[in-house]
Amino acid sequence: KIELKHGSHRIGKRTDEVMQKWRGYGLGQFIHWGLYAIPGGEWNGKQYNGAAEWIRSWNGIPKSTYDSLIYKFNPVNFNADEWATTAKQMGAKYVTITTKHHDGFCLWPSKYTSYTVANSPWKKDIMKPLVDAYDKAGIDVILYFSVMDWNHPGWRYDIKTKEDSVAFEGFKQFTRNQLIELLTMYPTAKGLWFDGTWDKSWVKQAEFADQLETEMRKLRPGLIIGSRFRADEKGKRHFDANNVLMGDYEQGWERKLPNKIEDVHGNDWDCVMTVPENQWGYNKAWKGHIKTANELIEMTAKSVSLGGNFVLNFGPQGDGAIRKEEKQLATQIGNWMKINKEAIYNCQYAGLEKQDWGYFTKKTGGNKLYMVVFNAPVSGAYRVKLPAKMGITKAYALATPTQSLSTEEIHTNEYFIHLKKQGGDQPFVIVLETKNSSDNSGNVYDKAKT
Ligand SMILES: COc1ccc([C@@H]2N[C@@H](C)[C@@H](O)[C@H]2O)cc1
Repeated sequence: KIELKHGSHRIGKRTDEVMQKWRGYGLGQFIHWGLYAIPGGEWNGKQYNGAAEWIRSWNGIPKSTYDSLIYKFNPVNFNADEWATTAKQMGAKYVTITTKHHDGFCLWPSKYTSYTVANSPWKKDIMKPLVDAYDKAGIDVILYFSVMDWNHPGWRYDIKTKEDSVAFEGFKQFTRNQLIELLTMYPTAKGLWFDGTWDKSWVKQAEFADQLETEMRKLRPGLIIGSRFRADEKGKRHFDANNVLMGDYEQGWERKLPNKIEDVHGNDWDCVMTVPENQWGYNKAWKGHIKTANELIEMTAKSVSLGGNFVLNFGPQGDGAIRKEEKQLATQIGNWMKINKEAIYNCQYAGLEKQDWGYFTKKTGGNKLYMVVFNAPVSGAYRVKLPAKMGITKAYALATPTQSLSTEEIHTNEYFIHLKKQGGDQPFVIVLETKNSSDNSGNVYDKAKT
């Protein structure tokens, strides 16, 4: 074990109520919105091939020209309640909103820089109406914050000279000031989702970042901070030099999903996902494969089946409206969640052998198992292996709860649930109510002697 002052300060999952609620969210919404939504991945008729929110890094636009987009920020179709309603209809239980992305433009009227909405034609705070609208919709708010800030003169990718370290000291205070400011102005926010923390300059600030995390947690007890915020004094990120998770949940699942329970190392985690391959901010030309509702529902079920949350990204347009393709996805996913949300909310890893038909989830603190089916077997027989002494008392599909399904014991602790071929192209859920039987009825299934 390596002696660490600024490594992880906790082993294992948080057990407090705020984190237990976070663990049960299942489905969330990510919002990427800022000046980058105005060009939308295109400049002077030329398309930027990278992620739209990174267009400032493209040599196709002079940096100063990008930075003067602040004078074009006037989202006449921005309506916070519409965004919150879209999330509500989708069935999202939390939202992560960009307060400041890498370009440094602040969606709140920060006192510590002039590069904010206050100095745009819009003038007004964007974060306050958003936080209020999501709070009103019963959707918890997490604030996304990029430490890397291309607009701030004190930002450095690494600290090489005396001048660098003087400049970066000022940047560190600026960062602290903005974070305390955000937690003070938006006290209902449940957590912070940090990004832009991989460069050497920040990785070298183990002590400062550790102290800042402690200060934020003291200011806002229960605050949820992920593994991406800070590095330990050995420069280790996400997992410290003793391989213990930093922060309250793992934040490494960006545009990718774990495949088996061993991949998540017994930690809480969330997966953040784009609809196209790799566009977070609004991009006019959605190129390549655009994920369908069924694909995104499967990712949600897979996430919950492995003990995590699935956070789907929306990139509103420069005028503040949400694009129709995203609205359609929110409606389609929402229609599925209306019928099947019981298998997603407050559910966890079931601890059962995965079967080909789909994913198991288990109600936290209950005796219900859910089979979220994506691949219906041609036989109509759904294999289920349960732990010893656990029996099935009832089986039914969530879409047709009054029709109980026939259950056949085929082997020790192994069953077939029989369900006639379903019509339609929708994933569906089978509920198994279980109870632990103490009887050890004679075992009729002897193993062959080999
Ligand atoms: C250098 O690779 C990346 C990839 C994505 C990001 C940002 N994280 C996502 C959550 C988006 O904010 C994306 O811009 C930053 C650097």
